[in-house]
Amino acid sequence: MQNQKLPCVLINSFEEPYCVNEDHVADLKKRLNFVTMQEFLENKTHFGPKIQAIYIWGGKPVIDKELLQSLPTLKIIVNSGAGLDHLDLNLIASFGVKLANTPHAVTNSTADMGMALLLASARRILEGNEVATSPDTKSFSINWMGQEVTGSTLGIIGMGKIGYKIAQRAKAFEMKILYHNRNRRKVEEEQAVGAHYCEKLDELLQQSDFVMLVLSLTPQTHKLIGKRELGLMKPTAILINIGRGQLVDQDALVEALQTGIIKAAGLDVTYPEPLPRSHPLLKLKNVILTPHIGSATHQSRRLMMENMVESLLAALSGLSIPNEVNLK
Ligand SMILES: O=C(O)[C@H](O)CO
Repeated sequence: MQNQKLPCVLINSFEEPYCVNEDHVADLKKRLNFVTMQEFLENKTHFGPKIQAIYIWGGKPVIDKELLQSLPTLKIIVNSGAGLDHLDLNLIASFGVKLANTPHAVTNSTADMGMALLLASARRILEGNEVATSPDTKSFSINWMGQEVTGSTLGIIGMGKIGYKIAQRAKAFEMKILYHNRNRRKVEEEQAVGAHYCEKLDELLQQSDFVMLVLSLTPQTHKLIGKRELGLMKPTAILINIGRGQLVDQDALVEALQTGIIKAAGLDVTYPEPLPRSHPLLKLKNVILTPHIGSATHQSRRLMMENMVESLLAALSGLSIPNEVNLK
């Protein structure tokens, strides 16, 4: 295929896909003709009518009306990751542009991350590391006590693909599993992991030793966990958030962690990201923070990119699009 016939794809910059490895990026460059946002902005009249696809990595480029208006031949936007809260779906639909994401590629890595934060918070791994590596060996203690995970109760809020994978992992830890979700799972699926459906969120919050947030951010789930909900949790409970920062009222969370309303939190997501360095969450010993790395494994990131390319090529060939998001 001649270079000029390769689909022209707008990408934010070449830095982001390099997180996989250079060979993979070189391979992608053979298959697609990438145009960076900077190249596009410098020569809009040249690239505008050529770009057929946009490749969103880490929420960028930002898709707004002005950008869509300047791309008359745009057919598809492919988004890395499962979450779509950074996109205006109605706007995209109004331009007749298709959208695809990568919900399957991130499932295992994000579920692993949830368990990693759960275990690290329960056993106070970061504080333990500080104690073990401190120049002052007087603080070394084999009585660095944490919470037992085995046999405890996990409340999963959001039982989609990732939530279910977490339940499978938690089963291996002999945890009692409660879940709250818009729709109840099939009885066979519940039985396979031993999960109990809580129609009422309050019931899950009151009974869980660990509460894990695995749901998408929508107007309905925005600040789902606020002061009242935190107050319902056990004082020994640990909150894990691998969904989106805005699922939690962060000021209420800070207060709950400072005053012992709940024991600890493990947060892969916050708002904003990154948090300002003066933010109170950064000063709390009972908080573990990671930089939104749920999907950050070599395997998941490679699969995400592969899935994006598959959806993109299918759309441009007029075929049925894998992982197409229903915009209706
Ligand atoms: O939406 C997702 O899947 C993640 O947050 C992006 O890596």
